[in-house]
Amino acid sequence: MTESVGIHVEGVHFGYPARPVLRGVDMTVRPGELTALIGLNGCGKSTLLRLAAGLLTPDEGRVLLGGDDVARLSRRDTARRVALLHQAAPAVPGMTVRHLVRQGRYAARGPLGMLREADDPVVRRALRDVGVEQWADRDVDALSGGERQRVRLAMALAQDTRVLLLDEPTTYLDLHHQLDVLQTVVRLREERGLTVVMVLHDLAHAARFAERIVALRDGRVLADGPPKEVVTPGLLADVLRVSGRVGRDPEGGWPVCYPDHPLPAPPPEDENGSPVGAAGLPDVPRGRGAPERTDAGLRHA
Ligand SMILES: Nc1ncnc2c1ncn2[C@@H]1O[C@H](COP(=O)(O)OP(=O)(O)OP(=O)(O)O)[C@@H](O)[C@H]1O
Repeated sequence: MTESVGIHVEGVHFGYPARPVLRGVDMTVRPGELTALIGLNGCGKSTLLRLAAGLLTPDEGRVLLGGDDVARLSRRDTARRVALLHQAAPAVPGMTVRHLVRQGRYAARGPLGMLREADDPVVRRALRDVGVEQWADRDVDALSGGERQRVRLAMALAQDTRVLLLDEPTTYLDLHHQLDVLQTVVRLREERGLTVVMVLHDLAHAARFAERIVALRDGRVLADGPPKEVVTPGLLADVLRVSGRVGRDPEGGWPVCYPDHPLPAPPPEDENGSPVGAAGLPDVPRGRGAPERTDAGLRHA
């Protein structure tokens, strides 16, 4: 097995024009670790993955892949180290599944842009990994949303990188295939020592499958640690803005959430993350299922 590669995000600030998004993010993903990134819509999760994949450059701070600053790597070098499954991709008219998955080999192309013969087994393996080899000759356009999502995962795997960044890999998938894809990712991590960061909206999946959860709120890391430590009623309230209870799976021991109600938005924050015009976090409804204040808002080691 090739050596696993870690990711270090150090003091990263990033904004799109007129829109600050990440405001001092530090995150370390150890080699071979499976981390879930959670947070509300728009808090900066995809942006963080794009920075880690070298598609964006931090305004401040840096992202290291296996010790190398991503901003200094060439496109091809980056593509050999890290694969990103984008949240959504445009349809590709007239392209077969095999052809699309072969696109994942672009960083391995020879001088004339041709794929080397040695790439074919990698493409076949990627198709097999996610169980889509039977569709190899079908048009991608003619697949359902869930089928296409699995094909796109195969394309990311065809890049054959040590680091895999998955932006909502279970989107469009039925429950069977959600579990299938997540278990495939866990298996590949174990077998190939892949380092995986995946954005998940389903906290139940994050709590069960990830070794670590990093929770973002408004472009900052609010909690970072193993699911058993991080997933609390306070996390549900402070990060996902829902009240709810947290129990334990009787067999597996991982946290199980029982979300209850959406909570009102907290007051806006200033540059330093302090509430503007109000003292402290929003009032939370009391009663059955009401969250208790815990230290989930604090960063875990
Ligand atoms: N290309 C862009 N140009 C300008 N603003 C952008 C761009 N991409 C994203 N944003 C904004 O940056 C913020 C963070 O977006 P990002 O996609 O990282 O959020 P996210 O946490 O992944 O959200 P979601 O859960 O909805 O996918 C959002 O407010 C979004 O509107």
